[in-house]
Amino acid sequence: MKEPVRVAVTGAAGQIGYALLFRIASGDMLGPDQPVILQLLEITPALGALEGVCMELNDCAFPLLAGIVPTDDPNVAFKDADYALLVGAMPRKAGMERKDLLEANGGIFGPQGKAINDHASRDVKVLVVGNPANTNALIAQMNAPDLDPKCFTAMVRLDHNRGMSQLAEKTGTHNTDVKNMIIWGNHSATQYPDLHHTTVKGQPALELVDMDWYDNTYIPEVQQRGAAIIKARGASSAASAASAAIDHMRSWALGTPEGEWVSMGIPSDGSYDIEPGVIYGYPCTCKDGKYEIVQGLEINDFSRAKMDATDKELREERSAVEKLFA
Ligand SMILES: NC(=O)C1=CN([C@@H]2O[C@H](COP(=O)(O)OP(=O)(O)OC[C@H]3O[C@@H](n4cnc5c(N)ncnc54)[C@H](O)[C@@H]3O)[C@@H](O)[C@H]2O)C=CC1
Ligand SMILES: O=C([O-])CC(=O)C(=O)O
Repeated sequence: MKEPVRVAVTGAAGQIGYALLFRIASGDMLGPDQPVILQLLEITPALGALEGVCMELNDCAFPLLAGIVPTDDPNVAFKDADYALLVGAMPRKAGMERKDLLEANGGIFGPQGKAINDHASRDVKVLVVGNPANTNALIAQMNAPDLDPKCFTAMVRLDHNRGMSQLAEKTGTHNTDVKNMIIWGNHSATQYPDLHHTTVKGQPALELVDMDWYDNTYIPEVQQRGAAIIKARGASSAASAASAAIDHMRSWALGTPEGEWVSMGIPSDGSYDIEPGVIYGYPCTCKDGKYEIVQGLEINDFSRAKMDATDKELREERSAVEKLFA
């Protein structure tokens, strides 16, 4: 058996937390041979509810769960953390865009970034889920000057999974037949679900569907899926978000299959002429606990315009929160 690793999760008593913790503790995220210590952060008024969640975690008698640390102190939650899933933040309601949450949620991520900077493992893997995820990840990263910016990522994997599933449904295949889709940019309505490099059973996806469906049905439906869930469920997606967080971390920690990539929101290094520094969804391969941007993909005018629009939105969001940078 390996030594336990420390996994910090914020918002641990929330909707996503309830769908997430049990899967981390059962080994879905880091594998069946990796014990975990869960370090769970909540705001003080939610500590009672968190205690109930901890009781249930214990009641599962998970073989891989090596300890639980519930706390309302970020310095405790992030102490020696190898992984940090920043979920704790307000969800949006019907009629809101995710960036409308910046005012309510942005302030959470500066202090948490600083606590990660001061207390976490030097190669901690941080995933920001709380919305607006990309810009919150940027706030956390800018408050962690001692850490490599590459430690900080944002979740676009839910969009990636939605895109695979909707393409599989349209083509009468299974989502495992769909390879190499891309979510470029922001986890918002400007995200660009790109099928130009995607295959279905080895065939180019765009040879199987027409451009009118792709441009006018598929892209908006993937972009608006979060809002559709809120409308149907009366609350934002939780189990699918938790599942995507598991997928993101598992790919990062355990690697992507040869020849396949996943979408991750990561600090732009200027690749594909995107503004350096913003946290932008890119196609990534992962190996040995590190991710790399897939380089050299051909970008046509259709894609360029959509990649630039979501870049522009991220630059605007960055300008709105610069006061929160350390
Ligand atoms: N990136 C993505 O794909 C997705 C992101 N989300 C976002 O995830 C976030 C959480 O969603 P839910 O779990 O449904 O919300 P929720 O309201 O059920 O849970 C949020 C939890 O965070 C806690 N919290 C608030 N401030 C905190 C802080 N400073 N430190 C620690 N905990 C704190 C709250 O007490 C609450 O228990 C929302 O911002 C939502 O919009 C949701 C779905 C997908
Ligand atoms: O739409 C929301 O507000 C929740 C979310 O991020 C998603 O489901 O993609």
